Amino acid sequence: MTDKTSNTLLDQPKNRNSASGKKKTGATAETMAGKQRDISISEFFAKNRHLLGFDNPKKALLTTIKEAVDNALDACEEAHILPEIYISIKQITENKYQVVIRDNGPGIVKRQVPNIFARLLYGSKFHSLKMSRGQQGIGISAAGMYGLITTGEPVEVVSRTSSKHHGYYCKLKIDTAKNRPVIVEEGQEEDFPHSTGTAVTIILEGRYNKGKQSVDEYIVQTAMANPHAIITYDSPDGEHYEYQRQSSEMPFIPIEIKPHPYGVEVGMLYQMAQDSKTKKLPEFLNKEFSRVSVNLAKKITKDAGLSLSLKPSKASLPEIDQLHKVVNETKIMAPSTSCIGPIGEERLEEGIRRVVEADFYATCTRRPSVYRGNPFLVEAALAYGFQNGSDKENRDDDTKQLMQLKRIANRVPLLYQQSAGAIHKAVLDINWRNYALSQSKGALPAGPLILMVHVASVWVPFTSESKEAIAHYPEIIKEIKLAVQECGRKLGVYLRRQKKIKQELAKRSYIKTYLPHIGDALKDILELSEPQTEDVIAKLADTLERSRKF
Ligand SMILES: Nc1ncnc2c1ncn2[C@@H]1O[C@H](COP(=O)(O)OP(=O)(O)OP(=O)(O)O)[C@@H](O)[C@H]1O
Repeated sequence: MTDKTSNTLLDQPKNRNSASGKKKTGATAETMAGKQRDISISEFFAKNRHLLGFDNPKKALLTTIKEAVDNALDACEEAHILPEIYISIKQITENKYQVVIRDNGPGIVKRQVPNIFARLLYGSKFHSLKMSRGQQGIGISAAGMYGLITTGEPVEVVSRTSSKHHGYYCKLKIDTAKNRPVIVEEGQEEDFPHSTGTAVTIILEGRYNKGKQSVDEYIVQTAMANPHAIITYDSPDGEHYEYQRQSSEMPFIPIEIKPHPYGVEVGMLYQMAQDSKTKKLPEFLNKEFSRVSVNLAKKITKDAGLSLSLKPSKASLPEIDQLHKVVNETKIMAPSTSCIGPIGEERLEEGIRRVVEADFYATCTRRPSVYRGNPFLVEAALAYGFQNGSDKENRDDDTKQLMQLKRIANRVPLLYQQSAGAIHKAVLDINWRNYALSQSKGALPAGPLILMVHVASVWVPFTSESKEAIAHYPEIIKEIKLAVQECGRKLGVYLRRQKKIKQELAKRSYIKTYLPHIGDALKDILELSEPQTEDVIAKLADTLERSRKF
């Protein structure tokens, strides 16, 4: 033992409770204050990457593709351009992949490119009450940050905003401590294949698998929910997939709206009133919310026992509380449909036909409804009885397979946390035996059946930032059930009819089998000749055939 060590060891108890009686002091508010500082959002998410869907290499690969494809589709929709999306994934080493996503959208102006791809919480959608795939302004920059952390490689972006100019090219890194972009390299790109658009390349640690929660599955479901898009995909195993556009009609373009007053919480209403530049309460209600006419705004104010000339920013919390109560008791028109873009029943069927050839299809698009002031609507599409691929092999034993549930939110497939979300809950709450399907308790129904449920909203209430499952709002669950039940009823009618047909065909074939024996018996009893017997049998067969109902 060296002197130094022994000293240290001897020193320790002294320090803890020394002879001089000096105790080692804990932290004080002052010393703690020295350590208290802002945490940059990027530092926070770099440590908590699982919150954004980067928990493991497989999921990280999917999340990266998803963020870029969602942005590409959003940008095309906003610019009223029919999307052409190209996706490529290449394996570089065992767990290192390069992904490229290119679109023919409007492109991004040069000065915004660094902030969009290398700064978290920077985007155009957070403050707008309009249906879009992205909402938080985190997605693509988080994917770039994940790539940088796991491989050290910067994000590469090409953006072209006009056919008159070449594209702008840059390589970017995020400075996580400051949540600010750093341009590593920039220049001109002369080979961009569209007149406008964006291409992003990210190199990241990932893992590529096929199956339920794979990139391939996400792309199939994206094609299903976006029949207006051309999607081309080169997978790491050398496969080339092309989903051709089903219809060249632009999908419904959602417009931005003001919040609907139903369900806006008291605190939020109070804050809005405090911040409002309007002069009187009725004007506040009329100008800052949708579906509140001037007369209705006056009525609400009066019913709340408040003065029509009360300035919103001067209203007290109890006054706003009263106003809030009356708002929720008053019948207010449902929000306008213009803010939410349903896929629509016809397109839903086209979308599902794009990926599965089935015997029967049913669709339902519900009217918009509201949760917590946010308009939303639910659609469902169902395909029964597959004709293609491995599904055909299972066809005779329908009980073997459970329903395949495809969950879509604002046209984006959700692949993780199925059982945690509102869609799964609503589907389980339905008694599928009513629709001629078998179902075990607490399980999805059995059968060669795909059910796609689309929830569209100006703000989808996800259970987490990684946007994997929709929260259990009773209003949303109710609407999902109504849409699915509508499809279920149509399926029930079809299946019962099919069952009847099957039964009748079975009976007929049974009778047909016995016709020669009946002939023999008739020949004996009635002493018929051979031609007479044949004649009677032919007549019987003909009557049987003509009496067919199906
Ligand atoms: N391919 C693209 N073409 C045009 N604009 C884009 C493209 N990708 C991203 N943007 C712009 O960059 C912004 C930030 O994108 P980002 O993915 O970080 O967040 P978001 O899509 O707004 O929300 P979320 O975090 O929910 O995905 C978008 O709001 C959009 O304005």
